Amino acid sequence: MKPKMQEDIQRTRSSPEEYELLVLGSGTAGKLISWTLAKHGMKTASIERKYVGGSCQNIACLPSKNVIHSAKVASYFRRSEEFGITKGDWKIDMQGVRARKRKMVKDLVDIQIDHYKESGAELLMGSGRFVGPKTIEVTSADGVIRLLHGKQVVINIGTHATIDPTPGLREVNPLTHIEALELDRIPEHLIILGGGFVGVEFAQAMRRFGCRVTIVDRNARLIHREDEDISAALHELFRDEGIDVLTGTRITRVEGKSGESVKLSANRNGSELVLEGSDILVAAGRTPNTDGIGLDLAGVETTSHGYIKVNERLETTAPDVWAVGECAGSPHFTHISENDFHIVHENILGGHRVTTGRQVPFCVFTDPEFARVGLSETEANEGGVAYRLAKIPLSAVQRARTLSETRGFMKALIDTQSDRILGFSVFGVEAGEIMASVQVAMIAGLPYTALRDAIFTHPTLLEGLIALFNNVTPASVPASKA
Ligand SMILES: Cc1cc2nc3c(=O)[nH]c(=O)nc-3n(C[C@H](O)[C@H](O)[C@H](O)COP(=O)(O)OP(=O)(O)OC[C@H]3O[C@@H](n4cnc5c(N)ncnc54)[C@H](O)[C@@H]3O)c2cc1C
Ligand SMILES: NC(=O)c1ccc[n+]([C@@H]2O[C@H](COP(=O)([O-])OP(=O)(O)OC[C@H]3O[C@@H](n4cnc5c(N)ncnc54)[C@H](O)[C@@H]3O)[C@@H](O)[C@H]2O)c1
Repeated sequence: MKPKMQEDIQRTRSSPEEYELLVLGSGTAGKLISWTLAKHGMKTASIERKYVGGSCQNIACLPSKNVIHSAKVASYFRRSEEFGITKGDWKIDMQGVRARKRKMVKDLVDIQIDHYKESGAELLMGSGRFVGPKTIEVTSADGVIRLLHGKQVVINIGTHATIDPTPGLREVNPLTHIEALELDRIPEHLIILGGGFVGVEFAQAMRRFGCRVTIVDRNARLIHREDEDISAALHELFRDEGIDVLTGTRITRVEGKSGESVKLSANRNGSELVLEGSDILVAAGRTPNTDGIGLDLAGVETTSHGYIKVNERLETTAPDVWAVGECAGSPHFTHISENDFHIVHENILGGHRVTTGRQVPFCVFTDPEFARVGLSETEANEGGVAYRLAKIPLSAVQRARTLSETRGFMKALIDTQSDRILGFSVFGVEAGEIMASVQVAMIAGLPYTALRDAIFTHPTLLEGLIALFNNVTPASVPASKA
């Protein structure tokens, strides 16, 4: 290191720049806190090492949904005769797919930068690490170092794709979602390690672009935390689309080079097998970005899995230091990170808002989608919660027939003592939007009968809710599931 630079470090170490609010990481919660409290008059610095505005816009939700939509268009082309449209030659141009995604990301990042400018929050591009209580050293890409101290500090540093210590896995240079979203070619045979949310969304999109796809998961079924009927429907969908699924499979060794050829040795239900492909994508869970950033020097404790320990107010173990989003172990969704923002924002200003008991709705963007709010059957059974179950196939919804999208079902769990909706799941076209309507009823505390007796426009997918809730056994009749 040059003597001048060393001198600068010494100088800045002895006198950090003072801020009222320091935000490490510009994810969903972090950027919203920065913009809002800067507008409120607090002197704010937001530190971001690479992705202005966080993962969602740059490398996760939005770019993946953009690419998934291109894949949906490809599937419409493939099915065009079914809709009475004869097509000539067509082909998929992955460079075009990527260009559309890149443009969207660039536009979104520009909007984030404008928000920083308008709010008065200072955006510092650099990697941050704690060097003492509420004190962060920021190193920019060109080596410039600044030392900052905040009266309040918010940590929003997210997670990264887990690459477990399976022999050879890291050495084959596997794709993660980040590189997969940048592909300008169609892999010949993509092996996806992990059949969770990331794995299933990518599997279908890549298959629809024309790639051979094999999903390998150590569990007995895809998205194994969800109800068995949901997993079964997904397995059927993937079988119909020609995606190979190897469940109950543990990889023991990986050889080769992703992008050229890879060879996986595995154990499936006690038998050895070898799997060969051209590329491997790791979609096997997340690891918090908490390693090596001096959290111990700041008095911020972590859990055994590396997540920052927080209470229900999202306070860490260090006074005036908060943690939000995935790094704090909050459910891994953008809308939850946004809710963490509301909680910390209010608490910093002296309020008392908590994470306890909040709804965690979500939607998996396969085609058709799978969405859920409230309890699944699995959760209700595990928690000993008695419920009445209503379930109908999507084919019972006339709108789905007009779209030729009759695959799937919806189901609701109703309390046995009251008419309260405990949970709602839907695997079907526009599942995310249908689920949100039931969620609104749940927020309002409406009984299921309010939806059963509603007048919904014909022909819409929401009409299905009338049919669904007409299937609920009245509370007076002994419920089979109670
Ligand atoms: C492929 C994929 C698809 C997804 N799709 C969806 C979806 O459809 N819907 C949904 O709700 N959720 C989805 N998610 C999850 C969602 O992306 C996250 O939950 C969401 O972005 C919230 O993240 P966050 O606020 O915790 O942190 P992030 O948005 O990850 O922000 C953390 C930021 O901190 C920065 N950072 C980290 N360490 C440092 C450091 N030391 N110094 C400076 N900066 C640092 C990082 O660069 C990053 O920008 C998806 C995730 C993946 C991987
Ligand atoms: N639409 C959405 O909202 C959306 C989309 C993508 C991701 N996400 C969020 O990101 C999170 C992370 O997603 P993810 O898919 O990486 O994790 P995940 O936890 O959902 O799934 C990972 C899967 O990989 C399997 N696995 C792990 N290690 C393995 C190994 N060595 N061999 C075989 N299988 C292995 C696990 O058993 C699990 O089934 C999700 O939980 C979700 O909260 C949300």
